[in-house]
Amino acid sequence: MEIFKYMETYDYEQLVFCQDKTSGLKAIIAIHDTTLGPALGGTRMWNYASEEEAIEDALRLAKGMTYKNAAAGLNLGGGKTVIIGDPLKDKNEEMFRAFGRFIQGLNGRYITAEDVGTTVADMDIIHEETNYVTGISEAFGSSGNPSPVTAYGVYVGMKAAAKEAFGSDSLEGKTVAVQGVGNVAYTLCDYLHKEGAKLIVADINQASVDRAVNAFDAVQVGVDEIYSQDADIFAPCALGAIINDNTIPQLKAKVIAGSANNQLKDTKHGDIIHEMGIVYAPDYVINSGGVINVADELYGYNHDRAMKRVSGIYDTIEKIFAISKRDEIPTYVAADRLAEERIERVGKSRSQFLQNGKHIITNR
Ligand SMILES: NC(=O)C1=CN([C@@H]2O[C@H](COP(=O)(O)OP(=O)(O)OC[C@H]3O[C@@H](n4cnc5c(N)ncnc54)[C@H](O)[C@@H]3O)[C@@H](O)[C@H]2O)C=CC1
Ligand SMILES: CC(C)CC(=O)C(=O)O
Repeated sequence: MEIFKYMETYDYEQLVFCQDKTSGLKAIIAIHDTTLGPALGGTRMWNYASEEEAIEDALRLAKGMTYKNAAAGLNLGGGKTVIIGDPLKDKNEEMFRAFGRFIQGLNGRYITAEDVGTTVADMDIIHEETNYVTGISEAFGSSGNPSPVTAYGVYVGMKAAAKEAFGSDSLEGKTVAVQGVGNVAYTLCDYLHKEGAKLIVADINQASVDRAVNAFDAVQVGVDEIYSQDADIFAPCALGAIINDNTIPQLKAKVIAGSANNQLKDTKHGDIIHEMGIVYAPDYVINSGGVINVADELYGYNHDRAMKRVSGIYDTIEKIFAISKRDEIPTYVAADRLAEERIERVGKSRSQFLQNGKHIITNR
């Protein structure tokens, strides 16, 4: 991969490689765009097959955060970190402290939170070294684990998508095929079960499947069988790139609405599902509940205020469907337009020079 060429093509600002020998930390912080404000995005810990794969993931996820934060109406830019390592084996306290110091070194250009493979406890350790971390323990006046709030956002977004596809936002009696029943999807299943939806679940981790089967009468299927289920809604809640050449022909669901980031392997896959008449709730819009929640910490965290804002995902998804129909474009393009237009508007309005006291040269 030609890194600078890639960064130039997609207009990335900064890529930071962090290494600490004592703890084994190998982290990549990607900052995509800070037009709207400091870059906020979680830290993913994953056993990447290669350094190149890790860099690509950091870059893709960071750009996704720029769009997510912009579409959610947050005054935040987009960034993300990946830590290379197995979250079950390679974590230690020194690693997250070292990482916290690297974040502190960015002086507020990047603020972190949880993502796949990291927890509130990890964020608490980072907090020992920097204040530029959200999603720490509620005891600190923070918002805690963002996953349940992400799940609520996916739930309301799914209802908006159901209204578009079936004429009603009720999920009662609808069958939802859920891929991955981890932190977000477990709470999502709870909302769906309470509303009377039928659940089909698949996960590479049998304990996660068992938990959902026992709690919600979910039906278990194999990980490769989840796409072809006779379901009304497909909810991808594991990892990215799962809407691709292999999976699209298997899909029977009329709606795709789930929490996973970067669901489309390529933009062409968004075009194909649009042509097939599948209602796709764009990933970074429907899964923005977590970041909306942690971002509220910047104002002194208030749970009710954050949840009210997360409920707005329903309206944002409806707005995207309306733009998609009006301009005859796939929903993923409509979402991108919403985000890009906001970044452009705000970027223009911030382009005038403003004296802030730091520009006066003294004591030379
Ligand atoms: N936690 C949050 O607040 C947010 C999460 N997301 C995204 O939502 C997705 C899920 O996040 P979490 O629930 O936090 O992660 P998690 O790690 O708790 O859950 C993911 C689940 O997917 C399973 N899985 C992995 N590969 C699979 C496969 N091939 N087939 C079936 N299951 C598989 C894992 O075993 C795990 O149970 C991720 O893509 C994450 O980036 C997005 C926004 C916020
Ligand atoms: C706080 C996190 C949930 C933000 C993030 O990284 C994401 O939305 O993917």
